[in-house]
Amino acid sequence: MTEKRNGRKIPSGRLARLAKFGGLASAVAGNIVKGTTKQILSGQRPSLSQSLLNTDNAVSITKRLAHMRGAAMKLGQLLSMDAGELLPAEWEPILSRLRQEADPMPKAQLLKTLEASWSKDWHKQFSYFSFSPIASASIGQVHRATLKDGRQLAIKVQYPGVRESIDSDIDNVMSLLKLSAVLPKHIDLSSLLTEAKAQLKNETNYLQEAKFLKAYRANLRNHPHFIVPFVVDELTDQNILAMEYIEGSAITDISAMSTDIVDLVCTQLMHLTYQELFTHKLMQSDPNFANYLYQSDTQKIVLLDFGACRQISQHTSMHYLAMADAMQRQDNNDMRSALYSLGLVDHNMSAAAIDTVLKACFEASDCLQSNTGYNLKKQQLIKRIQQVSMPLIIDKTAATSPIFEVALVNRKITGMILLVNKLGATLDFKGVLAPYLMQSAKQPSDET
Ligand SMILES: Nc1ncnc2c1ncn2[C@@H]1O[C@H](COP(=O)(O)OP(=O)(O)OP(=O)(O)O)[C@@H](O)[C@H]1O
Repeated sequence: MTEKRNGRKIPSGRLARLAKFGGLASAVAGNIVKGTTKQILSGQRPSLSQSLLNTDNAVSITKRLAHMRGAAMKLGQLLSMDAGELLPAEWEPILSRLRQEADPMPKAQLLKTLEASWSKDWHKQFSYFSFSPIASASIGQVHRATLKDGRQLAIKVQYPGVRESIDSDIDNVMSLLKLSAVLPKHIDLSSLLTEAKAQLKNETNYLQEAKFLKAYRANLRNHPHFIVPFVVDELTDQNILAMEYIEGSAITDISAMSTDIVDLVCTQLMHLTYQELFTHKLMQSDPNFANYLYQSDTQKIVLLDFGACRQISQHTSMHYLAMADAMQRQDNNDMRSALYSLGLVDHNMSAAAIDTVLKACFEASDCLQSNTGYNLKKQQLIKRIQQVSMPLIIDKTAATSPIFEVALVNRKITGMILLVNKLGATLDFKGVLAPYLMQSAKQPSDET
């Protein structure tokens, strides 16, 4: 029943975590000095933000975040999801490691956590429990187990100290980002950070995740394409989530399968994103590719990780639908008013910046024009949108202080689009959206 595994003790005390951050900051600073010295020696003007993004820094940031885990690593993952397309190619293997893996906790720390949540003789209920985790993610690690009644389980065990350190971890990472001068000075991130902290605290309450998991499973009951694990309530608490173990391979592996499979899986995932936003108004807002598995025998998609689930307001849902409708019709005026309603443009932005955002949306709307299917990769749509958006990078007025819910929805949609692009699927974007537009045309608006 036991397996040997070397883990590194997670720094759970405030001081221990602070010391780690101190170490990270000085390692980064050291690499910046190294990088800028190199630039000066080669006659270039050193750029602090470019230096922060050099490969040495990428390595040290990733290694240390993997050891820190918790909120710090979550932020690292966000950075890798959102900025992955924009960062230098040398970062990709490092960022993908950050998306995948953290150091596991040592067995003694694991046993202490299991005993605290269950009982000293917890093992009596199991015919098998693997002490070697199948995954070590940012907030917890996942173990395989079999109950004496035969149910195969995945047991997610939270790293000790993660919940308590969220505030200070986020503050520390933000200081690091401010130090790098990557963030525009006029942007007020305080309300976003308060919400991010609240969201992460929610994510560290596995009872909350279990509630979302059950609601999501109920929404997709008897779905022909998706499977969501069941929860074992009596083994679940704030720190441990016991659920059905479901086999599957990494969703990105389907790129080696037939184009029919790739197209079908991507179409279903796009449908699901619209269903979450427009029908269920319950969105799993973390589109980390590791949260999707594929079962080639049943041809079903396994959905995992409901910690980042969020109820979507009627206001946000309705204005995203208006945005999608305007993009489909390529109506600039309607796109502009939907962007204002979602807070994605505001009156502090220059007319040129707003114009650029509109041009980028118009470019993106290309995928909603075809009646026969559209291939993002072949049409190089993401590159084209990035090119059109270039002026926003230097326009100091361009960034708005984001609304947290909208930022999460954007992150989900962007993640799905990046997955569809990565897999090279051809997808009928227009046809997938059509039923949601039709449904809204029939219903009177009931904004709350
Ligand atoms: N029910 C399950 N069945 C099979 N494998 C699972 C299950 N739950 C989790 N896993 C495995 O464990 C990994 C991590 O799980 P999960 O994403 O839920 O953890 P997390 O701590 O919330 O991760 P993240 O860092 O993405 O927030 C998954 O990518 C998957 O490989």
